Amino acid sequence: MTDDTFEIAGRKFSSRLIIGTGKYKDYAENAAAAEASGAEIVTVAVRRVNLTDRDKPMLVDYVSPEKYTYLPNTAGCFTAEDAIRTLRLAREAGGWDLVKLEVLSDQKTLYPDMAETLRAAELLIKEGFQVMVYCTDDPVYARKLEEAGCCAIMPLGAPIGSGLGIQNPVNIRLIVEQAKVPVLVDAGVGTASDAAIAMELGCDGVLLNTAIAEAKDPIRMARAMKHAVIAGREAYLAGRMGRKKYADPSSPLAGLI
Ligand SMILES: CC(=O)[C@@H](O)[C@H](O)COP(=O)(O)O
Repeated sequence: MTDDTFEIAGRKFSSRLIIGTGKYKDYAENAAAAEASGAEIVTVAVRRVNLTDRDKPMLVDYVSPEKYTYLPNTAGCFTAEDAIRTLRLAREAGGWDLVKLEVLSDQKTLYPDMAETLRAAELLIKEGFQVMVYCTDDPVYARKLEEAGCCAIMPLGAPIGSGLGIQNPVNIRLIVEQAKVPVLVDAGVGTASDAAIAMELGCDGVLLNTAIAEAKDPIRMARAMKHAVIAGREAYLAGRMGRKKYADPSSPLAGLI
């Protein structure tokens, strides 16, 4: 493969897969999955993962911040204020200013509250954060978030943890077409083909957690996701053949014996 790195907020990455750090049996399994996935970025729910209490097991001892770029996220935040407070804490704890913003609307759908997300993004950017933003697959809000200065747009494929795959490929394509910053499908990926589809739609990457953590063999699924993202990206760059209405023989019909 040719060099196909991509950049988020001026930082270069080779892997286009970002994985989560929740729902694993333990941190050791999480570390093995991260290794198998080839991911260079791991996202960390600041309100759920122990980042400061040395008397308890700590993620950083298994998934090293020296090796992986930590992307603190605001999972569990339902207001802009909650999200901002959480990310200020993350910056104090680890100096992290590249962050994933998610402001959720309700427990049942875990859908992003887009008005609140936009407000939080504007405030965080003013404070110097580089904001990768979890959002609905709405091209209008995606554009507003980019105009506000977000460094990556991350529309959901389906509700968080649902594993339903990409429900609205048309909207994802529209978001990709208009964006000048990286677009990553975030949430709802259930298996490798979902990740490949995201990449075939032209996304710059995929962020996922549950599909790996809740697979029967998480390490194997992590490996599958790595290959799926590479395959989808290669297929996108190669350019899909046109869809035809009727059969078209694979070998020429002219000159048959
Ligand atoms: C880990 C994280 O940031 C999740 O909130 C994210 O949206 C992933 O969702 P899935 O678990 O559906 O992959």
